[in-house]
Amino acid sequence: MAKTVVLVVAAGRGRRFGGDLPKQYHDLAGRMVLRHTLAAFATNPEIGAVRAVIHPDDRQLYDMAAAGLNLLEPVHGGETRQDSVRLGLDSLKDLAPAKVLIHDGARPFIDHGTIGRVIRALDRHPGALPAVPVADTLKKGKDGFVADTVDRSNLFRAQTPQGFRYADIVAAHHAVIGLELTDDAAVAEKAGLAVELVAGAEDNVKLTTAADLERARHLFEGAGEVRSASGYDVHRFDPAKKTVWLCGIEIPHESGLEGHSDADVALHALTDAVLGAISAGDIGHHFPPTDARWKGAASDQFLAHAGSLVAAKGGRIVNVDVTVICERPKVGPHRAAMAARVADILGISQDRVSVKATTTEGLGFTGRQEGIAAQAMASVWLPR
Ligand SMILES: Nc1ccn([C@@H]2O[C@H](COP(=O)(O)OP(=O)(O)OP(=O)(O)O)[C@@H](O)[C@H]2O)c(=O)n1
Ligand SMILES: C[C@](O)(CO)[C@H](O)COP(=O)(O)O
Repeated sequence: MAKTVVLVVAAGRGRRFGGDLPKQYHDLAGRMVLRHTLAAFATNPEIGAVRAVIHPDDRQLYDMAAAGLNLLEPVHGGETRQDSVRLGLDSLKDLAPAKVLIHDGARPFIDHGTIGRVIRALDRHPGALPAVPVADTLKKGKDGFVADTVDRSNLFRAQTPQGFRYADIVAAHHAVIGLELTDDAAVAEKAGLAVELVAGAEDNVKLTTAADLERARHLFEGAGEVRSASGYDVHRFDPAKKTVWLCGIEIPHESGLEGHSDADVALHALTDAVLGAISAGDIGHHFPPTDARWKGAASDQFLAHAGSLVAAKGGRIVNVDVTVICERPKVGPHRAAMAARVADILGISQDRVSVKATTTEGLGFTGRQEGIAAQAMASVWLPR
């Protein structure tokens, strides 16, 4: 028997949210909404397994959201949330967990404290519901006027994950097919199961409308900080080579650049800037020139690695800026392709990438065309 298993329901179409892309696949601070949700459970030591319930049309999106996380194979949901939960519960029959938590994929701010409170309440009762007391005064309206004031003592806003003993909630869901209920605690109520109220969290909001996502973005930004760093690199010309690599683009030239790797001076400077912003050493530390694996290596993998270290910290790249310093080759004709390539390597939009070039008016080693220098800046958002 597995320990607590989590069902994350994510098969909804987000009609109140609007647009073609379901809300759980929208970007929230550099990751899909659903990724935040799944990662919160997949990294919780009290959880034995996590299964998502998805829409059949969303398989590719789901694979992106779930990449690298240790999850059970997803199953398909149904027309309503209630159908999706029931189908998800049925799919856990062979696992037969003692406890199951049912959570909305569209609640990405779920915290370990709430998860723990729900799991522990299930040792006392067959059901547990995280909820927050209603703080506003509640009114009944009629024809645009206040008709009555509702007593708010004993009123709560229901959140998820809602927890249940597995066998109880499966039976309860099958008993209410045909009734329309908006949460699983309501299903449990119909079956006469006792559902304990435990403290939820104000931040554990469900993204229902597009405005909710905007607020969620502010919540995330406020819970982190932006760090910036610079990088600098120089490579000398090697007349035996006939192309120069700059920002992952191969440019024909009378000389190439000397180096252990492909000598992409611009990507090296940028890699150092990204590593600097997360205090993760420098490119030589991660890819030593003494290591034969990097001989002639394409430098895009160095930058991609730096980007993956940012992602592993739960961070995201805000923007990057690269300046190439040389007389020739002329960078202008290649600038757009270089920026597009950098955006692609880092997985960020092109409006977050700037590529510039300058000469040193014939002065110094770049002016004498002995080599190319590059400097870069990177700003990275990191959660606190
Ligand atoms: N047929 C459905 C409907 C909803 N859900 C999931 O249930 C959660 C809460 O539902 P809700 O916020 O209502 O999501 P949507 O159904 O997508 O939104 P809407 O009602 O606006 O269409 C969401 O994570 C949603 O993906 C589901 O798995 N299957
Ligand atoms: C399950 C739920 O999130 C608890 O608040 C809510 O009931 C879902 O309801 P919706 O009507 O589908 O938004």
